[in-house]
Amino acid sequence: MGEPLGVAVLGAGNMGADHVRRLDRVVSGARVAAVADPDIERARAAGAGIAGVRVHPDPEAALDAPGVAAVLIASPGPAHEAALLAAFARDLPVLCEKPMVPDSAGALRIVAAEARLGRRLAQIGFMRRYDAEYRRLKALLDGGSLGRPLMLHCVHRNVSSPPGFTSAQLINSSVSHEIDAARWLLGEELTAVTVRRPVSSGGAPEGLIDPQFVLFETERGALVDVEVFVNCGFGYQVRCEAVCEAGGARIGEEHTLVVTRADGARQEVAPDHLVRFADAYDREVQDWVDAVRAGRVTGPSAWDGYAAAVVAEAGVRALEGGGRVAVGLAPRPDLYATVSR
Ligand SMILES: NC(=O)C1=CN([C@@H]2O[C@H](COP(=O)(O)OP(=O)(O)OC[C@H]3O[C@@H](n4cnc5c(N)ncnc54)[C@H](O)[C@@H]3O)[C@@H](O)[C@H]2O)C=CC1
Ligand SMILES: O=C1[C@@H](O)[C@H](O)[C@@H](O)[C@H](O)[C@H]1O
Repeated sequence: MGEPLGVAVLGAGNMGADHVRRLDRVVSGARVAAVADPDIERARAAGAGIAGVRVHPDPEAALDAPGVAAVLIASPGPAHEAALLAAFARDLPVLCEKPMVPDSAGALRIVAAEARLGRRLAQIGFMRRYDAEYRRLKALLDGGSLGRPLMLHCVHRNVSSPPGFTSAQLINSSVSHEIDAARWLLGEELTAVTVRRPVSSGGAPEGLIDPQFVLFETERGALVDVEVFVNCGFGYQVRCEAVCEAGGARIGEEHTLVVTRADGARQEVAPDHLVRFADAYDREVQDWVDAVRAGRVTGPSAWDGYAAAVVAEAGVRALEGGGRVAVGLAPRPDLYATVSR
């Protein structure tokens, strides 16, 4: 069995606190060694009751806390580059929440830094790859019985957006999941983006372009469309339908309790990502812990994080400028497969 993996969690907000709980109570083979958040009360609240945990306002101090052998980054995206480089400098394996680094130049610096090390240290938190439904869809498409995929139709709805959420974030935060899922499901890069804006919802904050309709093209000529609507008001819904040459497959219908009474049937809808993807986050973190303890780093790579940043940036330009924007990726270091499986 060996020693449990001592993890420093950076950022103790919604995701960070949930990952602390998961590492402490759900995942086997790990322990929370340190929690860092500039809002020290959040760090303390997340670490409360965990034996031996150190809490720090400064992320680098948490990396240097006794027993830290790996890092989970759950701070806001703009803080990720510094945290990843600090982890690399200490030779610590990292699970980094999406977006790896929000801007493509910063994301490329991470790819270059890891390539210089000559081995992977980073796994990126695209948790849909660990969702049971997405995995079934991926296995079906890879099996080939449906023929070549021609189109993916995707839906990504949130009940409401957090304060300050911008029109660009619909693409570089929300749709970043579809960008990664499409690359992974189809096994190819996305090459161009177009964004259309339907009339904005009265339920969206003033000035937010919500919903949006995003259309991606792929290397082999497939099309991926995404309806993203982050103030839909009625539930957290993520769907994907693959249309192939010899059939189709759809995931993301609500698979929850259906209560029937004399006046009709009522089906529950997930309120947010923490509920809808709870199993996926558990599997993601367990796989990461198991791999790191076995001396490996697997899952979505820094290249996947970089590709998502470039595609999202092209998407934001398409949103702002109106036209079709081509995606230009830098040369891929040998360390990485085109799209990690
Ligand atoms: N995989 C997924 O489905 C989801 C991923 N995320 C990602 O998780 C990350 C965190 O998001 P949330 O927890 O929703 O945000 P949040 O705003 O709830 O929490 C962020 C926390 O990080 C702290 N922080 C700020 N700067 C920091 C730094 N330099 N070092 C350490 N902590 C710092 C803040 O004080 C705050 O407590 C983001 O990258 C976000 O995109 C968020 C929601 C879902
Ligand atoms: O990653 C996430 C958030 O950051 C994003 O803002 C939401 O739209 C996504 O549904 C959620 O999974």
